[in-house]
Amino acid sequence: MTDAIRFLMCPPDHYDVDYVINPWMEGNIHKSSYDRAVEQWQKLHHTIKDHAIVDLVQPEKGWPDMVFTANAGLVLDKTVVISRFYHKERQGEEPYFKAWFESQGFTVHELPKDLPFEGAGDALLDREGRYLWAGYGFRSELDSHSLLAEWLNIEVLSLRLMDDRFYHLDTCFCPLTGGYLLYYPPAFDSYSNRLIELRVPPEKRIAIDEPDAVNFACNAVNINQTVIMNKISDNLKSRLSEAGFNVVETPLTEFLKAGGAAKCLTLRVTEPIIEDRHAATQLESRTVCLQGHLLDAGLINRALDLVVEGGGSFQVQNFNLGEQRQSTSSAQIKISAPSHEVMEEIMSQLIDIGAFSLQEDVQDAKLETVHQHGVSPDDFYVTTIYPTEVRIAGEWVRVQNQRMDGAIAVTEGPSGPIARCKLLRDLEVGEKVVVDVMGIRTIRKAESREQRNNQEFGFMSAGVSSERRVELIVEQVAWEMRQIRDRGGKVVVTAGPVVIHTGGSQHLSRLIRQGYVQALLGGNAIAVHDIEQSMMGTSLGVDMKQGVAVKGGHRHHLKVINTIRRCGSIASAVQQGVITSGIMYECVRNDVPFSLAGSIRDDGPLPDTQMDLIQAQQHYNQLLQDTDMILMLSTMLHSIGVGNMTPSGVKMVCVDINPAVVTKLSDRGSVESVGVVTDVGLFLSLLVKQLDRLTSRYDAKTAV
Ligand SMILES: NC(=O)c1ccc[n+]([C@@H]2O[C@H](COP(=O)([O-])OP(=O)(O)OC[C@H]3O[C@@H](n4cnc5c(N)ncnc54)[C@H](O)[C@@H]3O)[C@@H](O)[C@H]2O)c1
Ligand SMILES: NC(=[NH2+])NCCC[C@H](N)C(=O)O
Repeated sequence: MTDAIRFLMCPPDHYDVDYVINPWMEGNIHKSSYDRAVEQWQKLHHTIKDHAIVDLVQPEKGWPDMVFTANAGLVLDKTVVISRFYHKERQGEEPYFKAWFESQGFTVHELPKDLPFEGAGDALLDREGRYLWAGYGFRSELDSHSLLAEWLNIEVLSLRLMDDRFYHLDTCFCPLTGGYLLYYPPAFDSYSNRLIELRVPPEKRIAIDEPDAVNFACNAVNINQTVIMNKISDNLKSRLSEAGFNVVETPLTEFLKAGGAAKCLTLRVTEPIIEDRHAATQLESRTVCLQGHLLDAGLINRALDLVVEGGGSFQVQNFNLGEQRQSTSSAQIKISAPSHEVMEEIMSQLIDIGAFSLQEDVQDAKLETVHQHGVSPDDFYVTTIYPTEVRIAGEWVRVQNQRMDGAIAVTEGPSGPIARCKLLRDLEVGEKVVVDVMGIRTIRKAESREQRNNQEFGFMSAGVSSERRVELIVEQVAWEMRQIRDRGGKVVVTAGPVVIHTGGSQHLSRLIRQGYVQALLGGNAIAVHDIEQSMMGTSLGVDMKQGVAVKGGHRHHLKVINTIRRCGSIASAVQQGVITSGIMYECVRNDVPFSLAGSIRDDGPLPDTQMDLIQAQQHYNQLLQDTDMILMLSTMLHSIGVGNMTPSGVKMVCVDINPAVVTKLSDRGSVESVGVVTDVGLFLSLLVKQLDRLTSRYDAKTAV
């Protein structure tokens, strides 16, 4: 027996499963046997007594989980940080544990009331005493980690728990003598797994599988070379014995019903300190503000979800609720993250939804110089579709050429700094690029409940049938297109070959002829199949009038390509009378510019298809300038390309038969995009009909 080692346990006099605060307790209320629990607890008690001294804390009636003394607090030398339980069901245990520690002469630290931390259940010392592993995600709050570092003067490594079955760190993580670690990797997020791998060398990591994990193999008591646990597989037992450990199994099935086992039932109260340790944590905190229709537009939920999903935690410090329907709300939120890397990731997403720093915290944007053409310094801020400003020398500067997936380059102009969105490939040596997330803000329009409800989202929740929904959207799109045409605005269409196969060619041709389309973007295929239909009456070899495949029709499109190549271009084929109808014909005849971007699967290609993709992107970008609306018609490839180049504020209508594609295209987090899941041919025919109806009504009205 090692006299120096002491454990605290609590007899199970009042133990039972009385409530549900973890998934193991579900379905187990009052299902544990008192006699068996006592017998199992005593066996564990004896086993531990063979290796150490066991102190007992008096069990208290009404606090059935008090047996789990691991949650009493966190001990280092003669200092203890008393637990602040997350669930009210366990909060009543706190004073009893506090009294016990005081009676034993410990220096007691108490966390603020609203900062949960569940003791040694969520904080485990590396057995060499070098640092403290601390869990968060379910019970303990990340912000408690900085206080642990300060009070215990130790480096704290924060680990995020992801699986609610392993809600306490000690259910899936067990540091062992000699620097070994027994753990269940899927219980952690990838950042935490990386941190574990950085600190624990591969030969010391004993990763376990799910069957052992759910038997609480990680919830083990380690005393020197002995490891005491509920149950273990033969395979894991031999791995542990290869590492020099002797495993003692002692069944604790009655306690598993409450979500605990050997380690949970004990608290080591002699944790020696090493001298050359120091307080450290990589934890970072920032305070951000949000303004707008925070509740109506669901912005506050989105912000808080982003923080939690990104691996951080939050504290809403202030919330001013706008009381009238039209008034906006504001919130001040403290964000914490386990490292700078995670904080940057969270902050960049919060900036995207319009969060900004407190006035007094605002700093200038961090700039770094480009040293290689077309290569940004690492850590550059990736732009979004939203209007963005960067703070340079104390002034907010609006970023020009706003688009998604660029970097912000800053140069000195004659009347001050100029900030521009640039693609990586266009960055020039010597230019400065905005890195990190400081001094950046996006300007978001406050989206009210009404605005959101006017969009497709509103139709969906209103329980409208899908056909009626398509009609409603078509009415709205038609109304907008007519207004844009009347005021000399700009509508750009991206279209895939399905437009032709579904009989939409005649409708799109008509829209072009009637002045509703100001530019057409697509690939080789839309032009090839349109011209095939015009010249041979087929689309991909299918007769468009009869709907049947024409013999040898599969070669039609190649013959068409050959003919246009002979003419030199689509425009000269129109001029020579080779093409006499169709979408491309209407573009040429009505001076509507088009851009065809090449792809790996293109046949030919047509002479007009731009196979240099950088040139193609530039041409697309040029045609998209000053656009009011983009109609995206059944081409995922070209529509996504266009979406990336387009700043917010441009109305987008995405039509595709596949709901996943529509969601991907229209999910820009802005009210301006509308998704329509339907056949593109049908959509175009409805659109043309609606425009006719609108125009005749309009003409009739103005005629009166
Ligand atoms: N012969 C050729 O040269 C040739 C032929 C085909 C494609 N391509 C090229 O390949 C690239 C990708 O082609 P893409 O844009 O057609 O493919 P894509 O996969 O990007 O998009 C096709 C989209 O149409 C949707 N769709 C299918 N049927 C529909 C319907 N009835 N109504 C509405 N939506 C429907 C699909 O869900 C899909 O999202 C393009 O650059 C194209 O030019 C070339
Ligand atoms: N250190 C532990 N994992 N303790 C287990 C605690 C079990 C208890 N029922 C709870 O949910 O809080």
